[in-house]
Amino acid sequence: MENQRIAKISAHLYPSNVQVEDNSGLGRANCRAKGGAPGFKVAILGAAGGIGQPLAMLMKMNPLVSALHLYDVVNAPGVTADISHMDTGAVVRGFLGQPQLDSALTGMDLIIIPAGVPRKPGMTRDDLFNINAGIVRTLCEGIVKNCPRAIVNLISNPVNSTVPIAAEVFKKAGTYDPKRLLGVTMLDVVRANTFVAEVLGLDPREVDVPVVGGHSGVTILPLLSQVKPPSSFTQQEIEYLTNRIQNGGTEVVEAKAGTGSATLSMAYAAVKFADACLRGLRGDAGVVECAYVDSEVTELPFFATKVRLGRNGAEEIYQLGPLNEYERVGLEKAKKELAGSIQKGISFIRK
Ligand SMILES: NC(=O)c1ccc[n+]([C@@H]2O[C@H](COP(=O)([O-])OP(=O)(O)OC[C@H]3O[C@@H](n4cnc5c(N)ncnc54)[C@H](O)[C@@H]3O)[C@@H](O)[C@H]2O)c1
Ligand SMILES: O=C(O)C[C@H](O)C(=O)O
Repeated sequence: MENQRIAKISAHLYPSNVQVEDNSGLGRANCRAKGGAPGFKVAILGAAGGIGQPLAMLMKMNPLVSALHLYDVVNAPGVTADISHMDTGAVVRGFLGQPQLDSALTGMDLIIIPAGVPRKPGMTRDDLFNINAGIVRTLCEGIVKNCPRAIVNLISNPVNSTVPIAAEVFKKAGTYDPKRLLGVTMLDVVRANTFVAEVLGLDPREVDVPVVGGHSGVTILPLLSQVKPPSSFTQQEIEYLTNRIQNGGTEVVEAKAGTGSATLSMAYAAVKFADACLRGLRGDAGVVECAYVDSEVTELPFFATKVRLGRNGAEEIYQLGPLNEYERVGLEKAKKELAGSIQKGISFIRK
């Protein structure tokens, strides 16, 4: 019944099917555009959401993208119609609801997933597990079926657990390639660059702060001893910065007072990361960003560090480098919390 309703709505609203006719009788089907321009095919799952919409807009502006598929369980036709009018190269198509998931995913090179519920004040990211775990599982089952070789950028929280969930779905299906599954921790790096630049009186574009561990509270571990350009900080600055970077998400959740979490800065960070993945896929040398990946850097099966992005995804995972005492203590705390979150994700699929 629900599927019939969605099919009926999408038959009317799905922009690729909309025949924008006027008296001339010229419909879109008769236009000379054939599509197929060079570039990568990218799908956004959760494209009508707070992150999804600005992310879709920014990806439509990315010259590396030739096809942009926008999938959501609500409002995909409207967002697609709107974004498709931008005079940039990517051809945009919209997909609404589960019956159209397969078509949304077929032939894609990169899948970006911001689908799922966001936090409200007083919640932890782990409080989102019960709803978002099932959403991520369903979407990953679609990836297994339709584009098992695609690079996956996973944004849905709690990232520390949703990445292990995705890995388990892929393992179960026999399609798991650890290099192609990347948890997006770029917003932590973006925040760290911004806050550190503010303290040092620099332009944030000149600052590079490695942020390792995971994406929640104490698992977000900025390595201020490795900041570029090389900088020294007082203990007071270190504590202020570490605390602000670890709680950046909560700062936004509280400021938004119940209407959601970071969306605009997240869309910016997601595009920065997706662009790096696409440059890697293109074969550019030296593309390095932080991401939460299958890793042997610590004893944990997943960990965020700098990775080199190439034609196959995260082709090289960098070690942590020298840590100072403050960071070593932070690392132990991060690992303790991460271990539980990873196990929770794995058990969700294996149970
Ligand atoms: N990794 C990060 O750094 C980071 C940063 C910010 C937010 N997030 C997370 O991203 C997620 C999305 O945040 P938001 O603010 O965009 O939320 P939102 O509620 O505004 O949007 C989520 C979208 O997902 C869609 N959706 C729900 N179930 C779906 C399904 N089964 N298939 C496809 N789409 C589905 C909804 O319809 C909605 O449009 C949240 O889990 C949030 O915690 C992560
Ligand atoms: O804090 C949140 O819930 C959203 C996101 O993970 C963030 O860091 O902004």
